[in-house]
Amino acid sequence: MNTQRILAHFHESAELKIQAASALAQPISQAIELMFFALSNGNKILACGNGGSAADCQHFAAELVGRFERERFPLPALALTTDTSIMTAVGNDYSYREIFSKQVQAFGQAGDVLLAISTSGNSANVIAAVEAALEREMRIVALTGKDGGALGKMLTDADVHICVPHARTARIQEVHLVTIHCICDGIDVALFGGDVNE
Ligand SMILES: O=C(CO)[C@@H](O)[C@H](O)[C@H](O)[C@H](O)COP(=O)(O)O
Ligand SMILES: [Zn+2]
Repeated sequence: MNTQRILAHFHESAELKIQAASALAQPISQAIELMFFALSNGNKILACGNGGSAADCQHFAAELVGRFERERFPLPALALTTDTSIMTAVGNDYSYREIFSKQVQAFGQAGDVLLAISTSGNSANVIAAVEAALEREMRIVALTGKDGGALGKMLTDADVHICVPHARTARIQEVHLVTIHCICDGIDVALFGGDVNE
C-alpha cells in the first residue's frame, strides 16, 4: 500500500494535538479540579460513550481503579459500557437510548461526576445519560468534537466541556485519549504533588 496515506494519518493527528493543546489545556485543568474535588469528597466517576468512546470510558476507569503511572489506592470510576446484560435488557425492554441513563439513575448520586464522551455530541444515549445526571445533581465532564453538538448546549456553568476542534471522528478520539491521560496524571499530581519521577 502507498505509505503516503499512512503518513497523512500520523501528520494530521500530530498537528491536531499540537493545535488543540493550547485550546484545551484550560478546560482539561477544570476537569481535573472537578473530578479531584468529587473524589476527595467520597464521590465517584461514571463514564459513558459509544464505539471507540466506549473503549475510552473503560480505559479511563481502568486507570483510576488500577493505576495510571503511580502506585496508589484504587479510585472509584465505573464505565457504564461493560455490563452486556444490563445494556441488552434495557435496550431490549426499553430502548437503546436508555442503556446509560438507567445506570446513571441506578448508581449516580449528587456530587458524582459523569464523563460523557461523544465525538459528535449528538449520541442520544449519551445525551439521555447527561439529562439523568443533571437531574441527580451530578456534575458533567463532556468530551466532544466538531461543534459539540446538542451535548455542548445542555451543560451548566458548573460542568466542563472539552471540545476537540476537528470534524473527523478518529482524530477527535485520538485527542480524547491524550486528554484522558492528562486527567489521570492531574488527579495523581493533585493527590501526591510533584512529578511521577519524584
Ligand atoms: O471509533 C469509531 C470511529 O473512529 C466508531 O466506533 C465511533 O465511536 C462510533 O461510530 C460511535 O457511534 C460514534 O458516536 P459519537 O462519537 O458521535 O457519540
Ligand atoms: Zn475509533
